Amino acid sequence: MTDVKICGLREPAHVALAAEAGARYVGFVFFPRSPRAVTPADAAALSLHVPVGVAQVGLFVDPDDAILDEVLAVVPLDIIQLHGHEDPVRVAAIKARTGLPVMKAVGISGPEDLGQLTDYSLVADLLLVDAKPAPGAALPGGNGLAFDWRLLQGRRWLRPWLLAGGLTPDNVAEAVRLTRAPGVDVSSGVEAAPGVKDKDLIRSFITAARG
Ligand SMILES: O=C(O)c1ccccc1NCC(=O)[C@H](O)[C@H](O)COP(=O)(O)O
Repeated sequence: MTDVKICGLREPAHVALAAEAGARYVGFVFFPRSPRAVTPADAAALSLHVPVGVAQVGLFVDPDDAILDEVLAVVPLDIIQLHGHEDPVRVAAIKARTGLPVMKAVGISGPEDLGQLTDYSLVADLLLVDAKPAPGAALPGGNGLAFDWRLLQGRRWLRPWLLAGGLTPDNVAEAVRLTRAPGVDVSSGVEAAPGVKDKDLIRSFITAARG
């Protein structure tokens, strides 16, 4: 069954619903410019609603050690997601410093981007295969932008991976069928407006993704 990550959660009720509906991962965004951003204190409160067995993922963009330490002091994260320009050396350093598994996001727009997945698979524990943001995009992720999923057909990596970028309740089953992704990640595709999650969309996304 496909693993599902619901990213950018900000409401306790949405965290609880995602877990009940079968999400394996819930994501909290620690990137102040995002409409989905939470503070460490917000995330600490949200984490109380995450049942055992559901992994708590902290999303960071080029974090320095201070922000990692600040968050980890109060939020019991299970996985660090890196969504910036962290190179493999920095990924390895963050993994060593935090002692947590790292999920590295790699932006894809064409076949020339696929090599990075191999590079990062040598240091990251999980890969997030996402759409590359359009030039000048306000955010490095969470833009609701899809890429050509056929680029991934027949590809295999050393690490478990999740497909992301522009997934919705309507297209996720087809995306999984085409790519054979073992996991999927969504944010804007389950929102009524940027940063505002929708319960019905969360539920129908998880149902559609898990088949
Ligand atoms: O969601 C954000 O605001 C965000 C900000 C900065 C970096 C990454 C961000 N989001 C990434 C994700 O939520 C997901 O991992 C993934 O890219 C799916 O996004 P979407 O296309 O909106 O479903």
